[in-house]
Amino acid sequence: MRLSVIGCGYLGAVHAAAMASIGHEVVGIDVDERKIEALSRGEAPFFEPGLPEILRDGIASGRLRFTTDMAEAAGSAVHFVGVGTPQSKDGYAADLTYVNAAIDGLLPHLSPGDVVAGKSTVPVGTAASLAPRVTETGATLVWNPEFLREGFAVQDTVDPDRLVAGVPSDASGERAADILREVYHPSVAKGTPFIVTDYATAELVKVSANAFLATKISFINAMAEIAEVTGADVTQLADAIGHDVRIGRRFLGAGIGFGGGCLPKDIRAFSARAEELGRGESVAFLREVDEINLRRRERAVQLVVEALGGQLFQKRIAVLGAAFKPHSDDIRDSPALDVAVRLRGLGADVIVTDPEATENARRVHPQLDYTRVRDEALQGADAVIVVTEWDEYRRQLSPEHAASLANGRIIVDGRNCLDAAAWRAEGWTYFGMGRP
Ligand SMILES: NC(=O)C1=CN([C@@H]2O[C@H](COP(=O)(O)OP(=O)(O)OC[C@H]3O[C@@H](n4cnc5c(N)ncnc54)[C@H](O)[C@@H]3O)[C@@H](O)[C@H]2O)C=CC1
Ligand SMILES: O=C(O)[C@H]1O[C@H](OP(=O)(O)OP(=O)(O)OC[C@H]2O[C@@H](n3ccc(=O)[nH]c3=O)[C@H](O)[C@@H]2O)[C@H](O)[C@@H](O)[C@@H]1O
Repeated sequence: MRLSVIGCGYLGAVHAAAMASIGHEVVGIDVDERKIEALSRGEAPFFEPGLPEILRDGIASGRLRFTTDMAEAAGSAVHFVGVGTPQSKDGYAADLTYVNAAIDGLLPHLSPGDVVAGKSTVPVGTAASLAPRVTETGATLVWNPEFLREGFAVQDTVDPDRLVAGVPSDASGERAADILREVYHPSVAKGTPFIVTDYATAELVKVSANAFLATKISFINAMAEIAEVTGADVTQLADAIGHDVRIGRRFLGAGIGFGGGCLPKDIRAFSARAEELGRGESVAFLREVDEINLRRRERAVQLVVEALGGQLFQKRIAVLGAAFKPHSDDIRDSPALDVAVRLRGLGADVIVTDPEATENARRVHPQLDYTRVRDEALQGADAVIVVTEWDEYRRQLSPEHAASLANGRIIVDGRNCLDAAAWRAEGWTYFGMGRP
């Protein structure tokens, strides 16, 4: 099938290449010329495992191309819209400027029978407000939210846990759902749940999934706060409650909390939308979820300050990690960088290392020092803090090796990802998050 993908960022570039990899003929469209040039050369404009391979294959097969010209969307049966919906500059609500611009840009190139499939994460009610403009052209608008995780984006796109399509309640909706089933044929054939629903439910499925994940993380971080004043160990606690299949161990990783381009802005946008709908109190807990999350960043900073005797002036601190999570170069609302910036603000000499994210980080926080080389960061450090649990820090860094480079023996484990006993055995003073 011929498809267009409008917006070629973390979501759209992967979606375009993944759709080509399952046999579709795809054109990816973006307003960012540099991104389009890179993608057209088969180069991923960001780090995402598996993406370079499917990009190169797609381009070589002739099934995948990229352009800045929206007119090239004409002739596609389905137009996916995956542009950004960031937090507004002046509040918590989602900024829908890019979605509106993408839809407006697409309208002149639509033909009757086309399907426009929104993939961006939007406030409930957005699809219903956009639909009349799309319907006027004879095309049908559906909302097909995306659940991929960065770092596993290719796998999650090709083989998702479920597919959701919010469609209009008339015959055009049924037809559009059938077309989407055809697009996602390999997953549908394999029995992946394909849930057809109305617009509002589809939009809410997406934001409530992210709200649930954020709540789960803040729940365990709240337990970490209690553990800190009682001497309990939140990691053991998570293991123990996680054995209950109704709870489950995943997303009970206590530490410096969640960040990234989605969870933080999505819970805030959800709160803002609920308030507009007069139901702010229904999701008031999300404010708490946000606050608990932000407190954990400060807690990590406090641990470093205490460990170094109350002041950071002229202290060299190795910050291991900059990305908001491993397997990604994404630094949007990264807790790791937030911690680094706060430490610098307290007068420390901060050196940040990350295998993939230092370039992005330098662009946004030029006041920090960076190196891709882990051991350079460790050299002469008075304290070390792990803030992104890359294997390079979690598995491949031995306490002996770190001791041979660092000046001090203080390790703060902002992700509770290290073997505390092993570090202590080597003479390090180990601080976890919510661990004695
Ligand atoms: N990054 C992720 O893991 C996921 C993101 N989402 C949602 O997908 C949406 C996109 O997110 P990301 O890909 O992370 O953002 P991004 O910022 O990486 O990409 C957005 C892209 O849209 C382009 N764009 C903006 N206006 C345009 C226009 N008028 N026409 C064509 N292109 C335009 C930008 O140049 C940019 O390349 C957001 O709503 C996000 O919440 C949903 C699930 C996963
Ligand atoms: O809407 C989105 O964009 C996506 O947001 C998240 O995906 P992602 O942001 O890629 O990353 P996650 O793996 O969810 O991690 C988010 C943050 O939570 C943190 N986290 C995760 C798990 C955990 O136990 N503890 C914890 O602090 C991570 O370090 C990271 O900072 C969701 O997991 C995806 O399903 C969703 O599609």
